[in-house]
Amino acid sequence: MTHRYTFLINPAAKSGHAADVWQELETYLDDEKIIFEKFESQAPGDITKYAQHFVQRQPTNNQDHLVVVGGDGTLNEALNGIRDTMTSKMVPLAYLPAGSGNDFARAYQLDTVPINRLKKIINLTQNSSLEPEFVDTGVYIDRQHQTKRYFVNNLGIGFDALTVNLTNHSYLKKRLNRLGWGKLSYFISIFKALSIQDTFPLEVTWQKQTEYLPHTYLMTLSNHPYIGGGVEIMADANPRDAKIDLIVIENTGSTLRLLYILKQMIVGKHYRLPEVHRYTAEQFDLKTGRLEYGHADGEELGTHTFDLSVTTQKQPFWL
Ligand SMILES: Nc1ncnc2c1ncn2[C@@H]1O[C@H](COP(=O)(O)OP(=O)(O)OP(=O)(O)O)[C@@H](O)[C@H]1O
Repeated sequence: MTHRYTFLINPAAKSGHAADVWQELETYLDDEKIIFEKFESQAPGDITKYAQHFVQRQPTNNQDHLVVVGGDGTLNEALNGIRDTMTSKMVPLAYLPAGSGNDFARAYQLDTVPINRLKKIINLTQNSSLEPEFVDTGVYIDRQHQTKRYFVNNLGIGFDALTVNLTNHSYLKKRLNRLGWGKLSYFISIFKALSIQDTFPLEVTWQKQTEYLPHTYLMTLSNHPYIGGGVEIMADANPRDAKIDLIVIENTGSTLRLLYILKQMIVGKHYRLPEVHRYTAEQFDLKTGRLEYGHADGEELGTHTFDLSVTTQKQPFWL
C-alpha cells in the first residue's frame, strides 16, 4: 500500500531558517517520488487549523502520516490541533525539528540533521513491524478561561515565562538566529528578566496535600528534563511515567543568591538548596496570587493570575 505524507511547515521557525530546511526536504521528497502534500503556515494558529483538518478528513488507514516541521511552538500548535477535534482518533505525530530551542528533539534524542530525520521518519512509518511510541504530554485546564490545552515540553509561570516573552520580542533574536547564535538571545533575555522579575505567591496541591510558597520566582511543569533550549532543569523527569514533574524556585534573598541558585541549576546541583522545591505527581492544582507571565512550549499565555489543573495524557509519536 502507498504511504502518503502531510507536511505542516512553519517557515517562520528559527527566524525563517525552517523555510530553507523545507526546501531541502522537498527536493528529497520529489527525487524519491514520495507522495506528499504540504501546508505552510501564513500566521500563528494556522498549524493548529491544518492539524484539525488532517484529523477530520483522515481515513481510518495507517498509511497517511502527519509530519510537523518547525520548532517546539509549531509542535505545540499541531498537538493542540489534533486534540481539539471531537473525534476519538489517536493520530500519531512525526516531528522534524527546525526551530531554535528544539527541547522536544533533545528530550527524545531526535536527529537534528533534517535529511537524516526525514529518512528516519520514512523508515519508521513504512516499516509495518514498528509502532509509534506513546509518551507523556501535559494537559492543563485553565479554570479562569474555561479552556483545555496541551503542551509537549513545559508550562512555566514567572521567571522563565518572562524570559520567553523577552526573547520572543527581542529584535536581536532574528539577527542572532541567522548567525546560528540563537541561544545567545535567550541568555541576554535571562539577564534582562533577572532585573525585572519579582516574586509571587503560589499554592500547589497534589495528592491531597497543599503547599503555599509565598516567594515563588520560577515555576515550571515539564514532561522531560529540558527548558529554554537545553537547560536541564529536572534531569530526573521521565517523559514516559504518566506523571508530570514540577519545580518551584523561591527567591528569599538577594540577586547574588539568585545567581548562585541559577548557577547551581546549570551544574545540576540545585535540588539540595532550600529555595528549590521538586515534585512529581499524576496531577497538580496551581494557583498564583499576582499577575504573572505564563508560557506553554514557548508560546505566550499572556499576563494574568493562574488557576490551573494539570495532568498528563499519552500521545503517539514516531520517535
Ligand atoms: N507563518 C508564520 N509567520 C509568523 N509566525 C508564525 C507563522 N507560523 C507559525 N508562527 C508562529 O511562530 C512561532 C515560533 O515557532 P516555533 O516555536 O516553532 O519556532 P522557534 O521559536 O524558532 O523554535 P523553538 O520553539 O524550538 O525555540 C510560534 O509562535 C508560531 O505560532
